[in-house]
Amino acid sequence: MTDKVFEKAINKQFEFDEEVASVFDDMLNRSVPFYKEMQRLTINFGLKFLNENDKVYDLGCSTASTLIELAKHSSFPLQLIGIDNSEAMLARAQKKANAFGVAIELINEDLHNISYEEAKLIISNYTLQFIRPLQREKLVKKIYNSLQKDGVFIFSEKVISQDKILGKQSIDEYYEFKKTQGYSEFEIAQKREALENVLIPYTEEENKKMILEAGFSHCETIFKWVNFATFIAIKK
Ligand SMILES: C[S@@+](CC[C@H](N)C(=O)[O-])C[C@H]1O[C@@H](n2cnc3c(N)ncnc32)[C@H](O)[C@@H]1O
Ligand SMILES: O=C(O)C(=O)C[C@]1(C(=O)O)C=C[C@@H](O)C=C1
Repeated sequence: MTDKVFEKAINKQFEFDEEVASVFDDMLNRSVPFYKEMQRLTINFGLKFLNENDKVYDLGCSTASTLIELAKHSSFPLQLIGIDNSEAMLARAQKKANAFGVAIELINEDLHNISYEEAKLIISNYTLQFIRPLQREKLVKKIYNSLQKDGVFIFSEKVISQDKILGKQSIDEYYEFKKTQGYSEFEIAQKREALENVLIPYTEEENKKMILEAGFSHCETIFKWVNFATFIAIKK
């Protein structure tokens, strides 16, 4: 379904509710530049580290499209676990997983409340940005602790620039991208307002600092388009 959520006047903060979930795959494809390429890289790099029956978590899995694609591209079975606290998202995730015949354990819970079991790969694309900063650092520490030795954390985030002028230019460039995807200036302005204080982006450097402070030995940007970046962090 086409995303028309912000065509009408909205006076509330952005939420992953039924309305957003119903158009979410379209929203993501049209709102995150190179979303499919970022997903392809997440899966391909993830697979390089994985062996048969390894445990993989997707934190903020939404409609489970990444875990489904991962299963489709893996030549061996994996233990796939998707976590999200939006019931509307998980209902769609379950339907899609059934349709593709992919076994995924879907857990409706806040990411902070999970007792994570030891995993080889943890994915979290465009989700940490929705976690309050102090909680975010704690969650990343928890992610680090739950990874096995040589485990990998792949995550993507909307990022801001350290430079004020470049930051403004980057946001302008991103809104130009949104226009090419068919969003009107009104929709763009409404969503920007709804995301204010809900989506809190860090700079690329702040993300890497948070990761290294959690204990990871290495963190690298593997993909970046203006204000959207994908990182790989390795636990040694
Ligand atoms: C932008 S979406 C993630 C997109 C998804 N990773 C993908 O690539 O298709 C963010 C997701 O995180 C979930 N989320 C946000 N905060 C959460 C929290 N504290 N606990 C669990 N899920 C959360 C939302 O419900 C939403 O589905
Ligand atoms: O549309 C925007 O402004 C965005 O920041 C895109 C973004 C994201 O980066 O997570 C924001 C909310 C939706 O979950 C989908 C995409």
